[in-house]
Amino acid sequence: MMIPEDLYQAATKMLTRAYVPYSHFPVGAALLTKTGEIYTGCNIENAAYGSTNCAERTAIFTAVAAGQRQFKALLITGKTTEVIVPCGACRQVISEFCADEMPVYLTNQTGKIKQTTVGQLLPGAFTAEDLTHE
Ligand SMILES: O=c1ccn([C@H]2C[C@H](O)[C@@H](CO)O2)c(=O)[nH]1
Ligand SMILES: [Zn+2]
Repeated sequence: MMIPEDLYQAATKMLTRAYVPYSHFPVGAALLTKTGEIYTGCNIENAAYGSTNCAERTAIFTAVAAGQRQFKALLITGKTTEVIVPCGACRQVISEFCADEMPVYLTNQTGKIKQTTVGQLLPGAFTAEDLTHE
């Protein structure tokens, strides 16, 4: 399967920036905007483990903080045996900013690739439309 090579290279570079003194499990992510820019992220851990930020959320938050809201594709990579998969918190954040149909490429560093979509990663996501109340 073909993946966007520029996204793969950008996410792979992030593996060297990951701050992972606790898990020793680097993850990299690259997010493509509809206008063609790439925003990247790595996981950033914390001595208070729960304060860790995952690579995907770092990429999304960096892009949003830079004024970007329109996204076209996301790629995640890790040094895993199988492809890396996003955690629940990341699936929720991805759903906030990316359309259900948007492609997400799950990869590793040995050439395994799985193409999925935002909607497949979190079917029935809680969204702004669910925030109505009486
Ligand atoms: O898709 C994923 C899965 C895990 N992690 C991070 C969180 C933590 O730093 C380490 C181990 O869970 O990997 C990510 O960044 N993205
Ligand atoms: Zn996560």
